[in-house]
Amino acid sequence: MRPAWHADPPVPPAAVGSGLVTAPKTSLVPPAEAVPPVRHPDAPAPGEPIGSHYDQCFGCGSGQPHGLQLAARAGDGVNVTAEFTVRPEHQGAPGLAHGGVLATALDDTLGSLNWLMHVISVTGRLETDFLRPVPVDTVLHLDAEVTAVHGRKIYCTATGRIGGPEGPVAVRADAVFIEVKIEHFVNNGRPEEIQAAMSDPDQVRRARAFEVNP
Ligand SMILES: CCCCCCCC/C=C\CCCCCCCC(=O)SCCNC(=O)CCNC(=O)[C@H](O)C(C)(C)COP(=O)(O)OP(=O)(O)OC[C@H]1O[C@@H](n2cnc3c(N)ncnc32)[C@H](O)[C@@H]1OP(=O)(O)O
Repeated sequence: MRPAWHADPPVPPAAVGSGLVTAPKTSLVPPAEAVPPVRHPDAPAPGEPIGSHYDQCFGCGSGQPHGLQLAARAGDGVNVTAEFTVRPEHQGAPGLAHGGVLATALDDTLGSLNWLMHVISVTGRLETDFLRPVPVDTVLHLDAEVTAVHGRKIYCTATGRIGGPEGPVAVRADAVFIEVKIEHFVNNGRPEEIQAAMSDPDQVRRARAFEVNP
């Protein structure tokens, strides 16, 4: 017998012109006019820890006990590496990492590429491939790099390997990040967290690192 959920009628595709169809998505493939990324002269030296952009960040903040506590390091190009150890609080299925958590690991590692170019950017599109299940206690070895830049669009890619830095790829992502100014956060964040961030000298110093972008 077919399971009950198969009895549901299929959802009809949204009709063009119904108002449900969104604008065309930006391709994840850079356009021909895109240029190679440039490593900022003040970027962290290869191998240097990058540190969190915000200690409450779910991806890399040390102040988030259930977060991923990602620790990224600069590569020698416009690239980074990071590790994430899957903990029980990150499960989706029994004993396995939740796919959204793995997407967060990829997203946050890509976000730390900001420090290599000294440009603030946020995720516009993130397309993930889940190739192997990732058990609890696994160390996910991440690497991410910027492949091209076109205007405010930053094209980048990330992989997460298991069993060691050269192990098989378990997850990967292609993404387009969009450059923004600090005002993006100041204008959109909840006032109490923004106020707290602006009165934290460490946070202000981290934000100021992006202000000079020759
Ligand atoms: C002292 C206090 C301050 C605190 C400071 C903290 C320090 C911060 C430091 C570092 C932060 C790093 C954080 C990393 C965390 C990990 C990464 C994340 O999870 S980020 C969160 C998830 N993402 C979002 O929440 C974005 C939400 N979306 C938006 O806000 C907007 O849609 C935004 C900014 C992405 C674009 O809006 P528009 O109005 O500025 O952009 P338009 O002018 O329409 O487009 C510009 C170009 O970008 C393309 N574009 C726009 N949106 C796109 C999209 N979603 N996907 C692909 N392309 C897109 C467009 O096609 C256009 O391209 P054409 O110039 O025409 O070629």
